Amino acid sequence: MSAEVIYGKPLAEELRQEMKEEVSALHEKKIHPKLVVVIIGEDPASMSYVKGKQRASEKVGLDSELIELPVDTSEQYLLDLIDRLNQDDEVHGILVQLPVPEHISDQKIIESIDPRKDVDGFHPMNAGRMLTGQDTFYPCTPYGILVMLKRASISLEGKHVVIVGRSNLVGKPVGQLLLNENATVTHCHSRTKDLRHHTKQADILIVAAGRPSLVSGEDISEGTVVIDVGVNRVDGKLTGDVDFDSAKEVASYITPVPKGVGPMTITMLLHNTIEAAKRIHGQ
Ligand SMILES: NC(=O)C1=CN([C@@H]2O[C@H](COP(=O)(O)OP(=O)(O)OC[C@H]3O[C@@H](n4cnc5c(N)ncnc54)[C@H](OP(=O)(O)O)[C@@H]3O)[C@@H](O)[C@H]2O)C=CC1
Ligand SMILES: Nc1nc(=O)c2c([nH]1)NC[C@@H]1CN(c3ccc(C(=O)N[C@@H](CCC(=O)O)C(=O)O)cc3)C=[N+]21
Repeated sequence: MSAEVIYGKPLAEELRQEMKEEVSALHEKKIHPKLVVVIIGEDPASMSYVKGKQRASEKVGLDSELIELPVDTSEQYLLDLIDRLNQDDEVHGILVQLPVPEHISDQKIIESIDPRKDVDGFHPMNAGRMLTGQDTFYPCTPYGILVMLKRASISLEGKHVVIVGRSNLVGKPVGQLLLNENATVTHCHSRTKDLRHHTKQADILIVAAGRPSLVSGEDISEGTVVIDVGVNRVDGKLTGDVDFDSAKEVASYITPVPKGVGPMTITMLLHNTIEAAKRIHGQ
């Protein structure tokens, strides 16, 4: 068997086209959704995602601003900046690119963002709302994965979803979101004993570990749906956490890297920014 490849790119394009129309309609009501991305330091990988976000924002007609700060920026300077962005009525979405340099507390930064502008969905208030099954901003990568699965008509109810990873950015929230869809969820992590035993049990396997080729065809059972979240640079080339060629032979569906989950992450960020603008303006 050879898996069907689920590309995020065309789905992302389709959703962005719909968003473009929505943004035009908001412009007519004098609402101009605006996203501000803050990046501290010059990590080349981060710069590439940030540029992708800027390009996509412009394409759907969102106002976007990139604030680039030097790596030695103080925590207080960043907190003051976020405070100004929180107060600024023209700003609807605030994203601080993670990770931040070691001398800055990421949790402090995340908690300083107005939850109504927290388009990453990382603020404890939004994370808590998701945990308790309430409507909120869902973190972009988990949300993108959910939309991809739904569009591919892959049902979640009663399915065993095995997730490799438990970060606050991806692993934990994707588990929570799919639990809310009535999946049975297992999380694996670096202390998990016999990872293969667990990955073999999966109906749907989501790998978000940041380890190139952590999972290959031998680690999965026939017919598994494989979602590869990893974005790793190996010898200058972008690769996921799954060995695509061997996994493709046993999986039923598989997402590639690049052009898989990544473009959907950016799309859901745009979606959350439009939602934030609508909510702030009572639409
Ligand atoms: N496509 C996209 O849109 C996005 C892609 N990414 C990519 O996804 C990957 C994960 O990101 P993120 O969650 O932020 O990364 P983190 O490093 O924060 O988390 C990695 C997780 O994987 C676990 N892990 C690491 N090594 C192993 C192993 N050998 N066996 C089992 N579990 C392991 C860790 O376990 P422990 O908790 O025990 O340390 C941890 O829970 C990265 O490649 C990142 O670049 C991230 C965001 C968006
Ligand atoms: N506050 C915050 N929010 C994030 O959502 C966040 C973050 N910090 N820090 C870093 C990770 C990583 N991330 C990616 C988003 C898109 C692609 C993406 O679009 N990748 C393209 C390729 C892009 C390229 O060529 O470099 C693809 O997979 O096809 C990748 C990775 C968001 N993150």
